[in-house]
Amino acid sequence: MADSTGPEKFSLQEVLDTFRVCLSEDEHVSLEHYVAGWRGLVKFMNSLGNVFTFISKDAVSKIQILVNFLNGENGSHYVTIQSMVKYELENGLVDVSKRGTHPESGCRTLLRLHRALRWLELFLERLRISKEDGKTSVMCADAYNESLSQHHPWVIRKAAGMAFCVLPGRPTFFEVMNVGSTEKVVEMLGEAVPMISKVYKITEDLYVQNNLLELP
Ligand SMILES: CCCCCCCCCCCCC/C=C/[C@@H](O)[C@H](COP(=O)(O)O)NC(=O)CCCCCCCCCCCCCCC
Repeated sequence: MADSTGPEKFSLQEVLDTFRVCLSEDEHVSLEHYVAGWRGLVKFMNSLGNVFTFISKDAVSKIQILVNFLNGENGSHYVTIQSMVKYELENGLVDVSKRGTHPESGCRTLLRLHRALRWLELFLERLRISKEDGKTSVMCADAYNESLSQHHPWVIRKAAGMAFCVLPGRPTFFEVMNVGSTEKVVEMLGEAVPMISKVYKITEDLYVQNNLLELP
């Protein structure tokens, strides 16, 4: 397992804070903070070992696509998820029904992370209510089968299933979160899950309204 005590140290608190500041009072989602939340999660995955590299690499490349938009000449349109959707749709920058000239739009890239956020929400809730002898591999697989797997082809589902089997147990998981005692972790998960759910729901509603849930 990679060292989780170096500068890349994960902290659940940090991820929680990032998702918290990502929401403005009027329920706009800041893309910069959304992406920062994902960066934190990737840190967590990287501290679990090399088996998870194929998953974190994909997340990192999607994060990078969004960061490039944010830092690009049209960055001012990418401040919030809402402004990104409006800008890309109004300017015909999204491949809506089949892949064409905009295979890596912000909308389709974010959709992939958004689907993964649903997995995270389901997984963290399972972790929160789990007992001491709960199996992270089962919680992870159940959450995956209930969400993200529906969007993945057989070969990815197979590879993901194999990765889940080597997930560390609940005690190691809790340790890597760097929160403190088990009670503290459970308490923080109790804060994190509703926060993540809220960001998920706002994004989901926006994608439903704009008919973007099936972007290729
Ligand atoms: C902690 C264990 C980590 C388990 C992660 C479960 C999710 C399994 C996802 C498997 C994805 C495999 C990689 C490839 C995916 C792509 O094919 C696929 C489609 O992309 P495309 O349309 O551009 O082709 N990509 C995706 O669906 C995006 C996947 C992003 C996965 C990010 C997973 C992040 C997990 C973060 C774990 C944090 C745990 C935190 C606990 C406190």
